[in-house]
Amino acid sequence: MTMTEFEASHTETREPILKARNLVKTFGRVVGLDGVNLDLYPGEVLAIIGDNGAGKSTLIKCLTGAEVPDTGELFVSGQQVHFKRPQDARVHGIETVYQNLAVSPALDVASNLFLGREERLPGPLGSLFRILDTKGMRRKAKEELTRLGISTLQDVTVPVENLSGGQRQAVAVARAAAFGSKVVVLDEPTAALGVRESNQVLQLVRDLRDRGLPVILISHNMPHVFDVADRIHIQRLGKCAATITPQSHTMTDAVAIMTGAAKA
Ligand SMILES: Nc1ncnc2c1ncn2[C@@H]1O[C@H](COP(=O)(O)OP(=O)(O)OP(=O)(O)O)[C@@H](O)[C@H]1O
Repeated sequence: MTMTEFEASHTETREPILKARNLVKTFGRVVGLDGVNLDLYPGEVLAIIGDNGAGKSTLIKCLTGAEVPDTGELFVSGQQVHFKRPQDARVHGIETVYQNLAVSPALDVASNLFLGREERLPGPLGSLFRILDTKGMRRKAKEELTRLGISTLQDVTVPVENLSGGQRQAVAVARAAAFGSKVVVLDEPTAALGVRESNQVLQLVRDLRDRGLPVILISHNMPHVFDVADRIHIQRLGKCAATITPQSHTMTDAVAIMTGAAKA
């Protein structure tokens, strides 16, 4: 057995956390996804790249319950799942941060982390009067940030509108990564950020990966992709044209595959 064959068989024996087979999604006559396979393994950053209209958004929407594929199969830790809405994916620990951040600027960091899963005080104060356990949530928010290695958010009582763009992105990522998530999907997390802030977010992605949380990252920014990705899924015309690594291919190779000028 050659090394490559060994690596291939070794890869196949690992169980992907998230596995998609033959996903097809059409919009009337437009084919968004044309039989796409994807595997996400524990502790890896998988980037998805491709030209405009190549199917990147449609692919992550199908993986995260925002769209329902026409045909194809999805598996989480080997178990087949059928996501009808984002909540179904969330139940399986798949959290998504979309480009237009779902953070509430007027609320503080802790409240943002607990958005949609607020905790109330124990006893009648909570059950009868619906009073929030602000202190408890702040304590748990700090614990989660420490666990995730997010050091850019020191004070969880600061309103998000007072934070920098990179810190806001960190709040959104923390929210997606906190509380037992299994997979974090990030759609263009550095698109609106400057160099320093982008680097902070890329470091955050690495930290999540190093803590065992796999990340799917959609990005148009090749240097960012090559900086942080373990593997790169290249979408072209609704199909996966190739899955490469920063070691196996250069950025120029990746762009050539993306545009159809070269094959993998
Ligand atoms: N809701 C929709 N209705 C009709 N067509 C759609 C819809 N969503 C996506 N499409 C089409 O499906 C194809 C794939 O689109 P998708 O948004 O997934 O591409 P993308 O790679 O994310 O592009 P971009 O980088 O421009 O965001 C495109 O031809 C697009 O026009």
